[in-house]
Amino acid sequence: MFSRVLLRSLEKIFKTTGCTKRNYSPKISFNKVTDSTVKSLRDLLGEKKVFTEEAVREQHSHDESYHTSAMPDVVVFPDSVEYVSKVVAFCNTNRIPVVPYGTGTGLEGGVNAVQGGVSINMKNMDKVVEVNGLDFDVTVQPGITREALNSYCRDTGMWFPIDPGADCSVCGMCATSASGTNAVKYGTMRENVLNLEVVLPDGRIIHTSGKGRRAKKTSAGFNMTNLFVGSEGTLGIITQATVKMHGIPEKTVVAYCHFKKIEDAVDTVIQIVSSGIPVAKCEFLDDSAIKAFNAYSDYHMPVAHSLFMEVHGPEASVHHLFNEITTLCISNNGYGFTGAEQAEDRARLWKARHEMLYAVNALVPGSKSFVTDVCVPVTKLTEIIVKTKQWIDKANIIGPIVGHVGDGNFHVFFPIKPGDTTALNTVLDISKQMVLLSLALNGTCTGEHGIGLGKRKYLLQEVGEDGVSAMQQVKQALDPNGIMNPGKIFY
Ligand SMILES: Cc1cc2c(cc1C)N(C[C@H](O)[C@H](O)[C@H](O)COP(=O)(O)OP(=O)(O)OC[C@H]1O[C@@H](n3cnc4c(N)ncnc43)[C@H](O)[C@@H]1O)c1[nH]c(=O)[nH]c(=O)c1N2
Ligand SMILES: O=C(O)C(=O)Cc1ccccc1
Ligand SMILES: [Mn+2]
Repeated sequence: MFSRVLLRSLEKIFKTTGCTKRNYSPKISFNKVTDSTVKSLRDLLGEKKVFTEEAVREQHSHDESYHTSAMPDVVVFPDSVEYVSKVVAFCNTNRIPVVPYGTGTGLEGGVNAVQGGVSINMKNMDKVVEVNGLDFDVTVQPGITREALNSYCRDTGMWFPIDPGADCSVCGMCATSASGTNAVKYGTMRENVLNLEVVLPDGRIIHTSGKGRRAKKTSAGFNMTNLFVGSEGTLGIITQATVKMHGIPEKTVVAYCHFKKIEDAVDTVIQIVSSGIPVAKCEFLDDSAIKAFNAYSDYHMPVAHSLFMEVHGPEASVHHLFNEITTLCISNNGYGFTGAEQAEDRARLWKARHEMLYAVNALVPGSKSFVTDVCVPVTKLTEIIVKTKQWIDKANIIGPIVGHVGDGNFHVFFPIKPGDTTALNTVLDISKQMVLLSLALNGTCTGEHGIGLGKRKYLLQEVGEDGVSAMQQVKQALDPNGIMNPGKIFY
């Protein structure tokens, strides 16, 4: 029970901020970016780092998703944390929105500047700061991409396994809590970030675990690192990350296999995961996804529901695991079991898998894919994938299903032509049913793409009213003027 005093002070807070308990977000009005704002930014950063040209603003108005573009008023390219801090503090004082920009590969409209303002592109901060080979960690600037990091580290015998399909910035991946195909074995960004340098909305520069710290574990206070992982640019700008690295596996083998019945394929996954076979990747493509996959690549796979798996480890254990997986697939009526050991064969297969977004878009020329991204406890996968397939078939639309099924995570790619509102409404309806079923099965509305613009409507159902208001109180405490990426995560 609230005491009278507490209730009165809460009422006072709500009154002064314009919030209610239901909606903790105050109604914020921002100032317009004027010629004088641009001049001040140029004074802070220098002429060559501040752009107002329409072509540059357009390029920063959207990501890879179907969400409507929204241009920032100005784009800046800082090359040091001090510059980021100056720009953010300036925007805070002048009530101007700030939108962090990594490589613009997001899938939920995270970089779209829905309230205008200043887009901060991190690409000029792309150095490796420190490599600790014996400790398996590296510290990087925000704009380095995951492929550039892996090229840099190749000779050290270490690699960074988190692999969302795109070659995105490492700190963009922190901001969205990205994962991808290797998460079954190596975890997501949440499990692989040790420390972050963050510029807070008032310009302060903090290190979430303390400056220079890179211990593998800590019990020192709140987990501020994981507050910023997945914060989607709404709490501050990540200007440096210390991440865990992993040893390049001695041996890697890929296996794939086909199934007539979708249930058999997904049941196999549940059995693989629940019997503790340490797969590194465990990907599902339904028959419709395989059609798109064949059409966009030089593969000619049987058009059937398929599992693609990869195991890593010492030679002997990899072959043992491979045999265990074969036995499980065959016992569930899998056929056409094929293995690939050569690095080029494996790379070709995973490249084709990572390009599924473009393969599906190519099925409907001029389309962009609407994204679904639910994730359920792995034992609930068969139920939700079978239902989803039924909804897609009943609606008679194109909707290939692809999943990081080892984690209980899957996507439907719905290619939609701009302006096709009938298709969009059908897809919105299926997406809603998928989310509601996922939540009913104790899952989430987004396993890896984030809330951004598209999933805001589901956050309340997922974490509850008090859960959302607690998140908004954190936002209010760190960003009282609401300048950081407004309109994302919360309405
Ligand atoms: C073809 C393809 C395939 C996939 C994916 C994308 C594409 C195009 N993704 C999504 C991918 O994970 C996502 O695009 C990146 O994590 C975003 O990185 P960017 O650098 O492009 O950030 P981008 O510039 O798109 O920004 C994304 C969000 O992070 C914020 N942000 C960026 N940099 C920041 C910083 N330094 N500080 C604070 N906030 C910052 C932005 O404001 C925005 O809200 C994905 N993901 C996944 O998890 N699994 C997958 O399988 C795939 N697959
Ligand atoms: O391919 C994946 O695994 C992705 O996460 C990318 C994606 C893009 C668009 C729709 C669904 C998934
Ligand atoms: Mn994915």
